[in-house]
Order: sequence, then C-alpha cells, then structure tokens
Amino acid sequence: MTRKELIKQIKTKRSFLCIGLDSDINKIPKHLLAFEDPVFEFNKQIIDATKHLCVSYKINTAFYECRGLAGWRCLVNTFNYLPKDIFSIADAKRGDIGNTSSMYADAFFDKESSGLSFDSVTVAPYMGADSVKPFLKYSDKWVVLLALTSNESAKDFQFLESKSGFLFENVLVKSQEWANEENMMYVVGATKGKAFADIRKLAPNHFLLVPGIGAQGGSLRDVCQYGINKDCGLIVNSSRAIIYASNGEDFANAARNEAEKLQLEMAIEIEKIGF
Ligand SMILES: O=c1ccn([C@@H]2O[C@H](COP(=O)(O)O)[C@@H](O)[C@H]2O)c(=O)[nH]1
Repeated sequence: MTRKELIKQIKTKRSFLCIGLDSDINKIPKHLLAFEDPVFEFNKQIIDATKHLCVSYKINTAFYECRGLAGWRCLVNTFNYLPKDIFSIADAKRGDIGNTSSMYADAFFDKESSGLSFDSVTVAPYMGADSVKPFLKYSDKWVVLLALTSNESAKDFQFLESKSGFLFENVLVKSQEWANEENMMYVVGATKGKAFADIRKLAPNHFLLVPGIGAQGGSLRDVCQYGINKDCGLIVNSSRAIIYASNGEDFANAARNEAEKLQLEMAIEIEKIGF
C-alpha cells in the first residue's frame, strides 16, 4: 500500500486505528474452542465487527509462532481474511545479517514464496543498514523500524546518550539515509507522551506506529497533541483492550464498541488538522 492510499483511508474512515490481533488461545472465549481453528474464528469475527472502524490490522507473529504449525496456518488464514484495502502489519521484529534478512523479507512480503504479502513488517534497527535494507527492496512495502518502544525497559538502551543524542534519536536520523517517508515508519510507544515532540523534530513527515494505549496506559490525547502532523502521520494500535473487551459470546460486539470509542476520538483529532 502506498502512503497516498493510506492517507486516503484515514480521511475516508475518519480513523487512524490499528487493531492488534494478539490472539491468545488461552484468552479467547471458551465457546470458540468447539471450532476447528478457534483462533481463526475469533480473528474472523473481530475483523468482521471492526473493519469499518480501523485502517490497519497488526498481527503479532509471536501469538501464532508459539503454536507451531497450527499457529502459522492460522496466521496465513488470518492474513488472507484481512480486507485487501486495509494496511497490514506483520509485527515480527526481525533483522539479521543481510543474507538472512532477505529471507525474512521474502517470508512476509513474497506471496509466491511464502503465501504472505503483508504491507509492512516491524524490524529491529540494532544490526544496522544491511539488516534493514533487504526489507526495502519491495515496492509499496514498508519497514516499521523500532525507534522508541513503549516498554519500561526502553530506557536500558534507547535513552543511552552520546554526542549525537539519544540512541533512539540516532536510529531516526541514520535510518533516513536508507529509506524515506514512502517506505519507512517508526514505532514510538504511546507511553512516551512528550517525547513525540522531539521525535517530530527529527522525523516530521514519517508515519509513526504507536502501540501502548489501552492495556499499557498510554494517552491518545498526548500522542495526538505532540505527534500528529499535516497528513495525520499516526497509526495508533490497541490490541488487548479491544479484542478482549469481553470473553463472552458478545466478544465481537464488545470489541466493536471499544474500537468505536477510539475511532470517535480519532475523528475529532483529524478534524483539527483539517482532514
Ligand atoms: O514498543 C512496542 C512495540 C510493539 N508493541 C506491540 O504492540 C502490541 C500492544 O498490545 P496492547 O495489548 O495494546 O498493549 C503488542 O503486540 C506488542 O507486542 C508494543 O506494545 N510496544
């Protein structure tokens, strides 16, 4: 998906919501266990109930990889079920020597090779340029590079300071030599509030993928106050707070209600930037 198409979706849907399909077989409603693939049935019903409210789905591969073959099959089926006009994110946090990163890129982007063709994949920057560039050789595909993550321990490395600023600031600056705002986004945690203002000084136009509202307590208001740009420039993720809003038979309706609350807040925010 191109940047232009993504922005069009945001304008049309009045939303920059990403729903995280962090679907854990131990947390889904018990009545679904009667289905041949309970997690796929769960994802299907969540997608059907929420697809008009979001512009993106993020599949965190850990929740599928941990179940071996059955989990990976479920991931592929879920990917195939996603509406084709919605921005898909494989949250896999990959990155290795170039030769290996090429294989990871094929795994998530090359439909003929792997059966998957996500719009984007999350990548860790730690190994540098040659670990990231193989993901950038696909047209209309995106790298979502970890910059400032939402977890408490982000401070262990990301706030290490050198003459050229914090480590996460170096990630933002250096990576712009490899890619641009048409094929790279950055992960910035909603829990980091005012850091968005500093990040916007270094990456004013890039899209930011923002996890950490809902279950992790980040504020959508703060994210928008400091992080929104003229094209919106934000994709804000919520996983558990939406998909586990209820663990009864009404789970899909409950998920829709939670997603709708966020979409309504987002509609107000994008109105403010004249969308
Ligand atoms: O900095 C990061 C990077 C990735 N994540 C992922 O986003 C979702 C958040 O889930 P919630 O249930 O809404 O907390 C999850 O897949 C994380 O692995 C993140 O939280 N922070």
